Amino acid sequence: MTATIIDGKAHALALRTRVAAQVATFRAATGRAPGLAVVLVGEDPASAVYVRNKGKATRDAGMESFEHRLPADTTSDVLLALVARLNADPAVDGILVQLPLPAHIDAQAVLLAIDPDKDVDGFHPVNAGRLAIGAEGFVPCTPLGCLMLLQDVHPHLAGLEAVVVGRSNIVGKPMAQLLLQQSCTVTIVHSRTRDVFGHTRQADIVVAAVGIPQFIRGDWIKPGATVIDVGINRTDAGLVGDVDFAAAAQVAGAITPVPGGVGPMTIACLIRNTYVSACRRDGVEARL
Ligand SMILES: Nc1nc2c(c(=O)[nH]1)N[C@@H](CN(C=O)c1ccc(C(=O)N[C@@H](CCC(=O)O)C(=O)O)cc1)CN2
Repeated sequence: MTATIIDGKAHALALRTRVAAQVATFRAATGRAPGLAVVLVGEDPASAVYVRNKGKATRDAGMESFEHRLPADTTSDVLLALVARLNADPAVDGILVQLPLPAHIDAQAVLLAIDPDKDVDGFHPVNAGRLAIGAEGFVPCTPLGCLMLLQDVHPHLAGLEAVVVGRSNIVGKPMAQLLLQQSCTVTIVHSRTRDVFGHTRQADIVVAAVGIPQFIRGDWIKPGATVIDVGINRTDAGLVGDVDFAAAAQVAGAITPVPGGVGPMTIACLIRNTYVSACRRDGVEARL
């Protein structure tokens, strides 16, 4: 079998185009543009690129981008004061603090300081709780993007066996919650799981978010399964995912590439969440 390659770039472009059309309607109805504030602390080169791309995607969608670049030695107090100002600013519908933060800053305290109703990253514990109980909130962008890609392959996810490899708060756990909401049978495997292969080999869907280059081998995949690779690992051989793509593509039914798979969906979902936030704050129905 040779897998269908899931084109994340094309899906992301389609989502961003839909959001841009709805933003135009929102602006006409309310007389204002949705606003996204992005905060970058330090000079991590990859983070700088992501923040630049987020600003461009925000403007391309007809929204206002507020970019705050702070030096690497910024104190927690200064960062928390900025978050408080953004929480109070009516022009700001979404707030995002780019991760990772420098080691001297307590990232958890910063995420906790963001108003949950402006937390378009969906990282605040209130939004994690809302997701867990199926209440309206914000879903983290990467797992939301994975779900959208999966729904395109499987319009009916109910009853499918899904294995999420990795248990991070920003991908693995919310991904498992989303799949559970879709009535998948969900297993999370992680670094202490005894027989990762035994689980992935049974799965209709494998979502790899473990942060280890090419960790998932081709023979760990059930023939015909759908494989979503969240990994972005910079190696001597270039950018690779958490899945051995060449081998897995011979076995899977559908698979995301790296780059060009899940990554572009992360920014498209951020734009979507910001539009949804603006609609909620203005009491307008979000249409997507
Ligand atoms: N506050 C946040 N911080 C971080 C998040 C996040 O969602 N919120 N996610 C990642 C980084 N990230 C967005 O911030 C992100 C990562 C990758 C991509 C992407 O499009 N990747 C490309 C490859 C690009 C490259 O060469 O590096 C791809 O996969 O095709 C977009 C956004 C951590 N921090």
